[in-house]
Amino acid sequence: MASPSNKILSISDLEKSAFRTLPVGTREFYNSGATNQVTVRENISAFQKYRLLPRVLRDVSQVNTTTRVFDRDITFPLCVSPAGIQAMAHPDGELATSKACARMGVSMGISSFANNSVEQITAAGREVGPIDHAMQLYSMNDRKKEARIVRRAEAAGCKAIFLTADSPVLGVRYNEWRNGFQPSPGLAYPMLEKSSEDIQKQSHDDGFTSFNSDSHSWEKEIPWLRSITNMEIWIKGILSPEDVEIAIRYGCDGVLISNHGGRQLDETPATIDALPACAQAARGRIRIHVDGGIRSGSDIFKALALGAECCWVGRPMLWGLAYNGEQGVQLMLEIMYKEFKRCMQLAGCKSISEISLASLAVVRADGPLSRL
Ligand SMILES: Cc1cc2nc3c(=O)[nH]c(=O)nc-3n(C[C@H](O)[C@H](O)[C@H](O)COP(=O)(O)O)c2cc1C
Ligand SMILES: CC(C)CC(=O)C(=O)O
Repeated sequence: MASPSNKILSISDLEKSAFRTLPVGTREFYNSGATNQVTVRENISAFQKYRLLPRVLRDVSQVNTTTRVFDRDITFPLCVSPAGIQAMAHPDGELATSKACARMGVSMGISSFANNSVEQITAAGREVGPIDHAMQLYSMNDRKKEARIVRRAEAAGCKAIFLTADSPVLGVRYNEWRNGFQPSPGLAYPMLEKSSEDIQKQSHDDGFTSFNSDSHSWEKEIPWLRSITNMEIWIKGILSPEDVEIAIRYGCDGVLISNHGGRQLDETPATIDALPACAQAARGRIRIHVDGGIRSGSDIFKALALGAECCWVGRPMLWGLAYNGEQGVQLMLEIMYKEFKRCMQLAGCKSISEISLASLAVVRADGPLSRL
C-alpha cells in the first residue's frame, strides 16, 4: 500500500501509485494489452477527439446523477467491470471491491477468474449495503461446470450473466510470456473450480483452452443459457452493429460494448469510437453499456452523449485496490463521481437524460468546430 499521505486527486494519480507499488509482472499483467498495445492506447486517446460544448446559465444547483441498472437506481453511471485475479492487487481482492461498490451504490461484475467465490463476494457487498452483481461467464467445453457457475451465481443473487464473447482464445500477450506470468502461489479460482496447485501447473494461456469449445456460438450458447437461468443475459465484448442486431434477435437483455480493455484482439477500434454505431443499431431495443479507457468524469459524460446508458471500468479499480484495498476502490469511485457531477454542472445538464450529442463537438485539424 502506498503512503496515505500521498495526495490522490485523479485516476492518473492512482495509476502512478499502483505503478510504484506493484511488482513488475503483476503491473504489466494488469496494465498491458495484446500484441502492440494499439487498442490499449486508443481506448484512452480516442476520447480526446471529442470536446464538450457547455450550455450556460442553466440552473444546475440540484443535479441528479442517478441512473437505472438491473432495476435499481445506482449513484451515477459507472460500475466496475469483471476483472480476474484481484487478490494480486490486495489480499482482500474482490471482497474489497464488492464492499466499495456497495458503499458507493454501484454494481459490480464478478470475473470467472475471481480469487473469491460468488457467494463470498456478494455477501461481502451486502454487509455494507444494497448492491447488484453480474457474473461474468465464458462458453466452456465443460457444460456441466459452466452450468454450475450459472446456478451458483443465481442462487447468490446475481442479477445478470455477462457472457464474454471476445475470448475463445487468449489474446497475444507478450508481457505475460516474457514475464512467465503466474498468479501468486496460494491464489485459487473458486468459480472455475481450480485450486492454487492446479493453477501453478499450467500457463495462463493453457487456462483458456477450455473456453474454445464448439458451444462458443450464438445458436448453441444463448438458448441454452436461457433454458437454465432467469438472470438477465448480457453479451460482453461486442464492437459491431451487426452483432448488436443478433443480440437483439436472440433476446439478450444488454450488451457491453467492449474490446476487453485492449487485451484480446489488438487493433480493434477504441470502444468510444465503436459505440455510436452500436447505439444507433440498438434503437432502444437493448441496453447499451460500454467499457474501455474510461478514466475521468468527462469520459463518462462523453460516452453517455454518444449513446451509452452506463459505463464500466476495469484497471482503475485494480489501481485503487493496489493503493489501499476497499478504501482505494472507494476513492477511485469517489473521484469519478465528483468529476462526473461537476462535468454535468459545468456542461449545463441537471439529469442524465439531458446529456446528448448536443453537448459534444469535434475539432477537426483543418476546419472549424463540427457538431455531431
Ligand atoms: C487484469 C484484468 C483482468 C481482466 N479479466 C477479465 C475477465 O476475467 N473476464 C472478462 O470478461 N474481462 C476481463 N477483463 C476486461 C474487463 O472486464 C474490462 O473489459 C476492461 O478492463 C475495460 O477496460 P479498462 O481497463 O480500460 O477500464 C480484465 C481486465 C483486466 C485489466
Ligand atoms: C484474469 C485473466 C485470467 C483473464 C484475463 O487476463 C483477461 O480476461 O484479460
